[in-house]
Amino acid sequence: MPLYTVSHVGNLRVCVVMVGLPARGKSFISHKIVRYLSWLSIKTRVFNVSSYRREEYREQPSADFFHPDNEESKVIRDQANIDAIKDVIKWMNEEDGCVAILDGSNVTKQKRATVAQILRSNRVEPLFLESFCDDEAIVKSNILDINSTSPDYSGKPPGYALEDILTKIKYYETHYEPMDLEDEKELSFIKLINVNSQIIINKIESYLESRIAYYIMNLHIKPRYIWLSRHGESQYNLEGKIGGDADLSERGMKYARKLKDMVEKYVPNHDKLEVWTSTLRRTQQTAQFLPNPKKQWKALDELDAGSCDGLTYEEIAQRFPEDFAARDENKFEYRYRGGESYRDVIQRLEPIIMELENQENVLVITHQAVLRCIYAYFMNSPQEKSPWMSIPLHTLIRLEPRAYGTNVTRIKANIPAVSTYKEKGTSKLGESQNSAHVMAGEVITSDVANQ
Ligand SMILES: O=P(O)(O)OC[C@H]1O[C@@](CO)(OP(=O)(O)O)[C@@H](O)[C@@H]1O
Repeated sequence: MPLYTVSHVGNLRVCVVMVGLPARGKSFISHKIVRYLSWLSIKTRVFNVSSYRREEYREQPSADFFHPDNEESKVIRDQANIDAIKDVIKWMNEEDGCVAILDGSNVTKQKRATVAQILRSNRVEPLFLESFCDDEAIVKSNILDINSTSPDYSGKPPGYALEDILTKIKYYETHYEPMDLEDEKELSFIKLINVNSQIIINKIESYLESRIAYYIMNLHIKPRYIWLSRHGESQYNLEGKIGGDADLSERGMKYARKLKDMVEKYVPNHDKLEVWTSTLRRTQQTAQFLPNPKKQWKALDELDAGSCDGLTYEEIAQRFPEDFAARDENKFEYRYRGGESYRDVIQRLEPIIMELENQENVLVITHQAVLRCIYAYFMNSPQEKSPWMSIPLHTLIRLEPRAYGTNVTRIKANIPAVSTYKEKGTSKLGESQNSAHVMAGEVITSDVANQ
């Protein structure tokens, strides 16, 4: 069953129309919204206006292309906006798209009125989202990000974009009209001032629009890490049983002690770290040696295996062969009898994601399925793959959200544990981790996922 049923979003189709000068983080915000709504199974897509302009005008335009008196380029730029909107409507009509993000600048009232009129006449609700920013430090750091990620500057040396974008900003400023509570009071809009130091919200009406507004309000761009860990190996893990509320095994307890040392060694400002656990014993026992403030969340409890709780995968395959096969076939959608599916877990994790977006220094100690869902959000992983991701025991994971992706570092504690990973098509579990020999120190691996 889809997470957001008709009663939630109805036939509502929303186009989030970005507004703002260059280097105001509009593309960053656009991609974050897509990631969040897609994770919640709402069909969402970005339509980047400058990529339409790029099709027409293949050459890398100099800043003069954006000069307010350049009539020829104005035609190209206006047409790019119209072409992008046409594609938004086509995508919604033909592919049942639900939320589109029009990632352009839409800096004049006139342009916004035209966009609103076209969208409404096609039964699409416009939601304007302005990023207003006059904090030079933020603008400069955005320019550096653009320099390294925008196709307009690919192949150019670092620093090249600075002068070019500053000129472009100067041209745009000549006709920029920030969103106005008087003249534009009929429009639904969210206005972010210097990221989210002040937020103005006007005429947000539908459930979907309010979810987007609430999410945007929780975003921040301060550099930070998010720390994740499964609980230490449990007695049930040792026996290959799923679910339950077992205590830690001896090795699990060793990990709990070691986790304290690892936090001291690897977490900057670890004295300010907040530790979140589920309400189950194995996560709380794993957190017990950490001196930090702790919060228990029911939402972090493991996926409820219903009538299979306490069984091994082999027992499930024997007693409920059809269910066992159905879960392998579609692990994301499969809901245990009297229990949950991965889709259900994502729904209850939404408040956790909101909080994590808002926080700066948190360690989440939780379970295999729950961690896969949280990890999938930050790594932008496709739904069908996320329930099969490997999240081994006795490993501290560091996520570093960046403007256009998330860096991941895994620090293995070097304490042996069983594997709880079951491949598709078998009821056997994988090989134990680190069982052959114990290595001298922690093992660190890094990875990066792009939006
Ligand atoms: O979705 P799958 O791959 O079955 O993984 C979820 C399972 O992981 C387990 C371990 O097998 O998590 P946990 O370590 O938190 O106990 C089970 O309790 C849970 O049902």
